[in-house]
Amino acid sequence: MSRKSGITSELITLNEVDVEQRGHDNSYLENQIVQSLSWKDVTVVVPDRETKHPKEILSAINGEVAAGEMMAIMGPSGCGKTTLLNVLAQREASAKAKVSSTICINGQTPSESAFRRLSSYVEAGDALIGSLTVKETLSFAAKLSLSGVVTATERIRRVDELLQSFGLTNQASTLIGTLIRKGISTGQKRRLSVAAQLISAPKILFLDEPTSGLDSAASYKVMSYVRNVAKKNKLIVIASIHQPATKTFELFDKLLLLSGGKTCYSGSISGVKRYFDSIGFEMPLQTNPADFVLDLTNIDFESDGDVAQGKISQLQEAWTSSPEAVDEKSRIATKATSTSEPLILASEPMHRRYMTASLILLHRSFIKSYRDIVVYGIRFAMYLGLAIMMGTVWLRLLPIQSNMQPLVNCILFGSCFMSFMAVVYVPAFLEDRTVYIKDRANGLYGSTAFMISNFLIGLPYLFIIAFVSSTFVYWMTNFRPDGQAFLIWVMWMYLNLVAAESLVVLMSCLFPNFVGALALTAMANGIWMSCNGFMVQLPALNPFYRNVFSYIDYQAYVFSGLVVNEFGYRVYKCGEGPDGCWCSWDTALKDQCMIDGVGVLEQYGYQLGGTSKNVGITLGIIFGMRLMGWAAMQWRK
Ligand SMILES: Nc1ncnc2c1ncn2[C@@H]1O[C@H](COP(=O)(O)OP(=O)(O)OP(=O)(O)O)[C@@H](O)[C@H]1O
Repeated sequence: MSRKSGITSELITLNEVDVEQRGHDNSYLENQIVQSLSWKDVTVVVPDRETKHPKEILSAINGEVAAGEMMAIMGPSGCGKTTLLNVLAQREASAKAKVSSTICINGQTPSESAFRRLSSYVEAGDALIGSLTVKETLSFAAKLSLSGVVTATERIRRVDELLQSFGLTNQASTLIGTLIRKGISTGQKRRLSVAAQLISAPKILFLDEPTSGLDSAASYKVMSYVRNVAKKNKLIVIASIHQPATKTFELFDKLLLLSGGKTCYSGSISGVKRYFDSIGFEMPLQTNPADFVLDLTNIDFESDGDVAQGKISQLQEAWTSSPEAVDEKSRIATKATSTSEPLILASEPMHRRYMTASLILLHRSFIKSYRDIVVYGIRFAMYLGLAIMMGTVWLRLLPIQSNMQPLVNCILFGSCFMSFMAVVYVPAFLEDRTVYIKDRANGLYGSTAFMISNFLIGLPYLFIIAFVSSTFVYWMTNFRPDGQAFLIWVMWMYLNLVAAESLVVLMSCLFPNFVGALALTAMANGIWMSCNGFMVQLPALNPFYRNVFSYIDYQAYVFSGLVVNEFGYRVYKCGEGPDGCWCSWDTALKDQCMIDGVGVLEQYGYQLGGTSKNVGITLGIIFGMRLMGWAAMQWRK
């Protein structure tokens, strides 16, 4: 491969060069491209939540980090650490934020796609799939980000190298851990989250609160692994961090200290004491410098607000007029003017391979589906239990008129309650969604691939659930004893479950939190049940519900399909009255002391035929809900 001169051409062939020219002895992580990352005048203005007036939450922040350096962004809660990290990583800073900034790599302004390929962002909190092992997590990250870019052998090599670099080799086959199965420790999860983002060989790594929730020993361990990898491979690491212990603080090379959205210090860790001493805030010996600077800049608990605010203003002004700040500014400006050619990375469009990504996600979901019993195992057991309960409650009902109402009740209970119970899928879907949000932000795949794989993975499991539970209910209750009728029953139950799961997905996409999704799904089920045309017949139903809900009520089509399947092709014996035969339904077979099920259906407003049309409508509702779920995902970007 010919290697053109200049950074632009180096960027173009980033991954290929990594593999082909470095051979297999050196780390693929090694950064030979990015010498520095600098930013100038980062300012963020948001409409204030209460007054709606513009509010500056970051003001003219400057900074620079060189290859192999780690920078800590620190400051009291709410000072703007996450906002700054988001701006630097070229992510949305905050809702409706107006951002102005100049961010340069090697003094040049990179294109957005170049920046994304050169950098990676590890969010606060671990978005991992609990039922995968440590090695599988890295392997899937490798497949999703590198399929078609590097060879399978190279992907395996990268995974092994990362396991080793982050001290996870012994845990390679350990599960991460689910709600009911303990896995690796929180510190190990954090290391894995970082390692997973390094698989695509970024040269700049952003870490949001990498040590939150960890004790000081675990925090130190996480950050020292990160430091070793960063130093060895000359990576740039920028991390927002809360209250590190001295040992952890000293792992960093630079500190950017913020308070109230403004800089109070930006420079080397070793220069912290000297600087604050020089502006009259002397740091006592034997003090954790991190604690010292945080105490200095945190005024949340000060009794005299004006005095405290005065101190912060003094710190901010001292920094702005300090020789260090002036030097930093001119260094950044000089770098930016010495090289003005814009960086362009001829990257493949993001989310480019729907099918490849969907298949990889399908494989990942398949592993989760059989390992994590919360996904389908609990649902299978619950539906089975419910089916046996129904079969034993509605046990062996003979085709006589007194059993007709119980048969209808059984169909109603089965179609509505089975649908309702799909709510147990909410936690599993929300876990997948959290991982999706993280993966999408890092450009691994988009909502189309996610929704396709999520839809496909459920289909075989829901069929098994529908078939097994129907087998119990149908034959124990004694519905129409006919093989074809049984299969039609299974088909409707299957459509019911697929629709119910699609409803859960839609609600969880619209309101992606556990209680919100649960409440909405339950409420929607209540509406579907009430408007299914049986509780209140359609002509009598309040026009609002009839027009808005009844036509898109999949439970109505399922119920109608099931009652037609039972009553449309069966006759029932009438009972004994004082004058001999007594039929509670007046149908064409009355003189034979029988009730024709078709006659009953007609009186309820159901007709024979139209099965294909109803199946088509139900499929349309299913696809409609999936499409709306997909749109909600896109919309919530
Ligand atoms: N729309 C808004 N209206 C008012 N204030 C806002 C708005 N959006 C963000 N902020 C404020 O901007 C500040 C910066 O938020 P950010 O999350 O970046 O802080 P942080 O330092 O990361 O906080 P923490 O350490 O608690 O995570 C906060 O004080 C936040 O309340």
